[in-house]
Amino acid sequence: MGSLGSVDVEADIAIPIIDLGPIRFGTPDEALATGKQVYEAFRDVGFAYIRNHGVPQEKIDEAFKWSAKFFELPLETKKLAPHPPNGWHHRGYSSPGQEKVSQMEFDPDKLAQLRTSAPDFKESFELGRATDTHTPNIWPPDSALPGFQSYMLDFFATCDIAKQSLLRAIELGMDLPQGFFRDFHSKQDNQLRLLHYPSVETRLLKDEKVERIAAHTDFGTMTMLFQDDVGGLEVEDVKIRGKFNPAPYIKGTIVVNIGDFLMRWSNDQLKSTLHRVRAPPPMLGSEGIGEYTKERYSIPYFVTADREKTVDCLPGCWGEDRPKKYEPVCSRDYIEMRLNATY
Ligand SMILES: O=C(O)CCC(=O)C(=O)O
Ligand SMILES: [Fe+2]
Repeated sequence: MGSLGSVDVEADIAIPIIDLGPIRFGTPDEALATGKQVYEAFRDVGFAYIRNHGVPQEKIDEAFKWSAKFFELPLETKKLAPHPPNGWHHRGYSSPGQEKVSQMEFDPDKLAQLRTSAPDFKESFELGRATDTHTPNIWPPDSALPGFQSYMLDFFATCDIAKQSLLRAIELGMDLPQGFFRDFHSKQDNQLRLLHYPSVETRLLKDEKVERIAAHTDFGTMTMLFQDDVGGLEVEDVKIRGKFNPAPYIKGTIVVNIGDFLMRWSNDQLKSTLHRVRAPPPMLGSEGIGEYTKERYSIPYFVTADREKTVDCLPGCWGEDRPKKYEPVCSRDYIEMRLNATY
């Protein structure tokens, strides 16, 4: 972060880069110091770049390869795994324009209007744990892409293990008892999403005729985002509302951000920050008419509290001088209310 008295605003709002190694392998003191850094990043920015997150690079590379293979399938084949019309059953394939991400907009007429005026130009595939019977997975036939299903479930499980170190870091940073968050996140009710933003005429992105993903906050506890090196992810400046700063790919890191559920759970102590995907910065994309922006792939893993759990304000986040701002809420009710607004 910027030094005292610095006029370098950019440096003050930058997303911190934090090495999670001490949480996984360090002494208790080292782990505590890292926990504090993670907590401060999520309190002040809502976003952090995390190194030594525990998901091996080879596994990430392979997940991107499978994602590319899936999206290369003919549209008719991808449509054999159709996302249901209801937003809450968030599984399977959504073709470009089917999902429209918005920020806290629930009015059906307004949502329909948004969907047609500036569609999200992306396609996605969502999956969860194999044992989920409430929102079962929707796969293409295995013969269409043999090995896809088993690899994705394996990657899902790897991310689930990695999430524990991040939750542990937040616990430490907030002086919560060891295992506090683990006990709310034991069912693997998380969601893994493959995202593909096709190549698009740069001018359409710049003129906001199409969006890649509109400005939004995530819904759950936190998101672990794997992104390729194309660029385009932008995060709202914590000091200047409406100004978005690029969050480019940094080798060896993942981007982690807090979601609305944890923001609410923490009585707004942790921040769920607006972000979006636009055209990459000019040196990577092209500017002229008829020029195309490179396609982009990303893989967010949405860490979500166990569905049946109801959460009340986190210990340490309320008191006489800081009343609870929110009623207790059930994880499933909250997440499904948010998902229903996106389809
Ligand atoms: O593609 C990205 O990098 C961002 C995706 C995202 O924000 C989301 O799916 O919630
Ligand atoms: Fe997001």
